[in-house]
Amino acid sequence: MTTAWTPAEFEQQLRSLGRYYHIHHPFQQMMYEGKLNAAQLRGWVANRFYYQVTIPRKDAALLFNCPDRDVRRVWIQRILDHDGGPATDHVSDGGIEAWIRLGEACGVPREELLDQRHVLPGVRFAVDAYINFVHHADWREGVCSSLTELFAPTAHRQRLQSWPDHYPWIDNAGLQYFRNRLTEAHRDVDHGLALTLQHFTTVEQQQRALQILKFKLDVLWTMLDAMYLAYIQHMPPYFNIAEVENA
Ligand SMILES: O=C(O)c1cc(C(=O)O)c2c(n1)C(=O)C(=O)c1cc(C(=O)O)[nH]c1-2
Repeated sequence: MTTAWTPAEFEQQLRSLGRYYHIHHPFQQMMYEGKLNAAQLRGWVANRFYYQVTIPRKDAALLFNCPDRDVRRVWIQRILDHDGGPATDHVSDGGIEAWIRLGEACGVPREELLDQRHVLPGVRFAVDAYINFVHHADWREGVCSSLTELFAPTAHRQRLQSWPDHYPWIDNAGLQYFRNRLTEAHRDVDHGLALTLQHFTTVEQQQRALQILKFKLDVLWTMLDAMYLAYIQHMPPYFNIAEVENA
């Protein structure tokens, strides 16, 4: 490639990376096909909680790095979406609380989500790689790394369609997180995509943007690899090491 893509071509290139999105991971495919048992589904919900609580901290890191007030005043909404607004305002409790309700509907007690006892090391490392990337990157690269959200509504829609059939023991009210994200993600992605198309205009910048989006796809895929090994293959870390009393 010797000349830069037009914004429309560049957007097409970014969208084409959706072929690597985590909806294609065997763990999520099993989820949509109703092939997970309750313990496996609970494992996913408890591990994904670490992603959920990290997202607003990641967005705070992006705000810290961003000198552009016009960008910050839009981006800050993402933090409110996940954390909820001030308790005195009559606003939403936020996505983290909605995810806790999802966990409870699936049978994971609130305190087990909050104390992160089920979070696998591989999931933690992958999510931490994301927040560390955004913390240290130029804010425009941070914006670009959020663009997996281009593909997220498909994931939420698939869950809303398939879970009530396959997992009828989960209270439908618990799926509110996915419903909320359908609108929130569209709004976020319009903003993130517009900024990316505006700021990544040279050949080198556009190639870099694709690398960043691929890195983020790697984060999401790697989280599920860790869950697949632990919950499908029954090989969580140290599974073959004998417990030694009082070691
Ligand atoms: O359930 C999913 O498949 C999924 C994926 C992603 C994503 O693609 O990063 C996000 C979300 N959900 C999500 O709910 C969410 O709030 C979110 C924020 C971000 C981000 O990178 O800032 N990604 C995602």
